[in-house]
Amino acid sequence: MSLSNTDNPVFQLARSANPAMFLVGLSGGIASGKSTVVSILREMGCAVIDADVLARQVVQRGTPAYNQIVYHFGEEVLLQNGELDREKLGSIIFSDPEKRGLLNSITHPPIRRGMLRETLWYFFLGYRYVILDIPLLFESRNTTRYMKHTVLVYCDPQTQVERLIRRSGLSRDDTMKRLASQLPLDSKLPLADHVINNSGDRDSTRRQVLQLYARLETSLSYLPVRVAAVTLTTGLLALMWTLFRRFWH
Ligand SMILES: Nc1ncnc2c1ncn2[C@@H]1O[C@H](COP(=O)(O)OP(=O)(O)OP(=O)(O)O)[C@@H](O)[C@H]1O
Repeated sequence: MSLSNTDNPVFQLARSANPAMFLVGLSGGIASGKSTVVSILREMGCAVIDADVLARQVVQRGTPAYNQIVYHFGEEVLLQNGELDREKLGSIIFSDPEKRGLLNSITHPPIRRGMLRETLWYFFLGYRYVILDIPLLFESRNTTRYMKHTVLVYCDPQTQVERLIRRSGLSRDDTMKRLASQLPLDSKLPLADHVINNSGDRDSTRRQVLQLYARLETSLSYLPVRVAAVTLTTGLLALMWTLFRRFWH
């Protein structure tokens, strides 16, 4: 699900919170190894926000987005237990761009609000950067422009097919169809400013993730604004103190 249309005020607000910390967008393709990379980053103590998890949360039974989906798509998109049948909804919007647009217009605003809420929370906790795991990050230029760094979790097409078949149990034909519905990973390579090549073994990926981690930890992108904020605050306090002394005596 693409998180486009980021001219939305929620993302603007995220941008204004952004300078004192920075955002790192992470993406890849189906079965390219995003979860594998994210779990190493989490192990290192990084703050990661998973857009897929938010996308599931915002359509939970009883939420405003859930109610709107049932209103527009009818009860046939519900499972027996009343939860959304995500597979059915997925197959409806796969072949119908208008309905896809409608679903996106229902789900994207609460997902963006969730991202902003979690980003601000991490900011409040003192994190200097937050990693946003967004499946279709590179498909939406609007989103990448809010990211200080973008990371592509890449693996070569053959490895991707083999891993997807092994994980899903789908036939080779179905696997190729699923992959054909996405932008090829190779076309995303020039769009990322950091690539983790997950075509090899897990140790090789781990080494690359640790390099990325070191780069993020030493990034000083947040410093100018932190310094400006401290200078401004100190200046204001000094001014208040001067005024206080002048009027008090
Ligand atoms: N370096 C590796 N060597 C061997 N297997 C791997 C490696 N990296 C990932 N895998 C396996 O490939 C599959 C896909 O990996 P992973 O779940 O990390 O990808 P993903 O990009 O998060 O997938 P998706 O977004 O489609 O759920 C998993 O079964 C995982 O165990």
